[in-house]
Amino acid sequence: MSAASSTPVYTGTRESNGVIRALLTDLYQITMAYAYWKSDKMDDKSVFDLYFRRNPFKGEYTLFAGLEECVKLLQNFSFSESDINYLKTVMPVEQEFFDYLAGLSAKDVTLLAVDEGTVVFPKVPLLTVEGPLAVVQLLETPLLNLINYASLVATNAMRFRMAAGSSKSLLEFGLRRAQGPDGGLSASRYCYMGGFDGTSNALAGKMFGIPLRGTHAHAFVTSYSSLREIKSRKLKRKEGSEEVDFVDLCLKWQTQLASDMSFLADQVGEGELAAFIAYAQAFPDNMLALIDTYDVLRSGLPNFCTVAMALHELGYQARGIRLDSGDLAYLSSVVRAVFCKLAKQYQLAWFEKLTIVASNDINEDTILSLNTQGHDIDSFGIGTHLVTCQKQPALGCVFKLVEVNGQPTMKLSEDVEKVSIPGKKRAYRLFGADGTALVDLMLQMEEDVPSVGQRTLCRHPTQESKRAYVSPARIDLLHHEYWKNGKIMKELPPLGDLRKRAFESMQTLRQDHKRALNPTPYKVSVTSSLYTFIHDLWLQNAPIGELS
Ligand SMILES: Nc1ncnc2c1ncn2[C@@H]1O[C@H](COP(=O)(O)OP(=O)(O)OP(=O)(O)O)[C@@H](O)[C@H]1O
Ligand SMILES: O=P(O)(O)OC[C@H]1O[C@H](OP(=O)(O)OP(=O)(O)O)[C@H](O)[C@@H]1O
Ligand SMILES: O=C(O)c1cccnc1
Ligand SMILES: [Mg+2]
Repeated sequence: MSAASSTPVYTGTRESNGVIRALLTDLYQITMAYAYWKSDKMDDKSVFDLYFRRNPFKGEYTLFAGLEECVKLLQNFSFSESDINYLKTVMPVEQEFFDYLAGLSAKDVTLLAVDEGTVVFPKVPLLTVEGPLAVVQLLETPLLNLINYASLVATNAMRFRMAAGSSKSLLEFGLRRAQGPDGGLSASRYCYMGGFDGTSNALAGKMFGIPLRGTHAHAFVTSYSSLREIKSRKLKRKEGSEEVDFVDLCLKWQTQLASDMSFLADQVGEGELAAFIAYAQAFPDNMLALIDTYDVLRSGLPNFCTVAMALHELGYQARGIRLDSGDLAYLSSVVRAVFCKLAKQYQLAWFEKLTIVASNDINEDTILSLNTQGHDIDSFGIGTHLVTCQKQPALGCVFKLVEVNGQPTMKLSEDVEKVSIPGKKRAYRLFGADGTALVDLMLQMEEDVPSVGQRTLCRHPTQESKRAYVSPARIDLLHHEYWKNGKIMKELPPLGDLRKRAFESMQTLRQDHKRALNPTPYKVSVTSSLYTFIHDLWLQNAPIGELS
């Protein structure tokens, strides 16, 4: 492609988004903080779990993303003087409360989290946040904001990767369609984590070290209408210093290929040919042309082959083409057939392997459908459906109080799926002998940790009849301390490492959990003791009705 790729050692500036700070919260968190303060409850020892209830996109897995930004939020958590001055204008309360707010930090908060880039499942906390009630309450909104979209779009990207397979290149082209500047930046970052190979977003490339990729737009083609607009007709041979009339060379090849490829030289767009020539002069070693501006088969493809052959005569190899409309399966196959024919005829093996990029409103289903039809696309450029997560626009993570001053708390609901799992918990992932994940198991803090080879009863958290014995071959603790006593406790790996982790984590998942249509649910369970505890507390808290 035309843009040079970034060097492998560059991992980005890792800047945080300047908008992430304590005041990026809902008003009700601040009013609750005031009420906690007023009733001297603000320092009650609280434990909150952040989790989601259902996997997105009718799937059975989610990729956990956004943790690094959560840790940085804790690191920088404070209200500035100007934040406080603003709050005074919206909350006419005692000066002492504002003194209290001004002194807040996250130094007494402990954050336990699943490692970023891990595959996660409903109900298992992604984060467990412990600390003074008012402070952790204030954190609810920004933490949810940082996890929800990041995990949603990373999961979306992984689904596109699953659909496309590992051999295809996936490029994120979504900045222009994203939900504002931050939506665009987050999309680029987390789509890379979820398995995309590059982004067109230059700022994301710089900040996060994502390989930058790109072709050119229709505007470049339509800006030319004739060969006369080419200012300099010259192009230097790759080796040596001889300059040749590149336009004449292209016209020579046009005559030759018109007979080889059976096209009419007077039917190809002259402006399009001029644009391809100009682009080849700018990027003789990296020429990738958008060929659908007028007519792919009668004009774009002949013009590209003309310029590619002329480049070859000067010692250069073109890169390929992009299709941005029409039947992408059919057109890619016809284009590939022409490349193969010319490769054979002119003994140019590389011509057969020219890159075919496809774009235009591509979604997961389009890729799956293209796979069943058969196609010759090497690379997909995807914007709208990827970054806006059109299939499901929000993940729906929630943040629930599960313990206060050592007492478990529970949010009841008519809907059994919405009942929160009370108390501070530990969670493990249990693996089978072949390395696949079998079940996630939550247990109470005082329970014995399950061990390898030990037969453990895993129960569905709410459905009594659903249970299974598991004798795990491997056990992974899911949560790790990331923040405690005002310090980062665990390394926050660079984005490239999180991307690798996401691949590896997906590999531990059974194929039937990953399939696009009607996948099998992964089992999330609790120990017998936690099951009994949940149900006893539930009964204690649910009011008994009276019939009359
Ligand atoms: N072989 C195919 N199978 C399934 N979907 C396809 C196939 N080829 C293209 N598509 C999808 O069909 C849709 C075609 O959209 P649409 O008809 O609006 O575009 P177009 O007419 O080809 O191009 P333009 O953007 O110039 O209007 C796109 O979403 C594209 O990704
Ligand atoms: O289709 P998406 O998945 O969102 O991918 C990005 C699109 O952005 C560009 O189009 P452009 O903005 O030039 O407009 P277009 O839709 O008319 O092609 C590009 O040609 C793709 O079609
Ligand atoms: O580089 C491209 O081809 C590109 C970039 C953004 C949007 N559409 C296409
Ligand atoms: Mg389009």
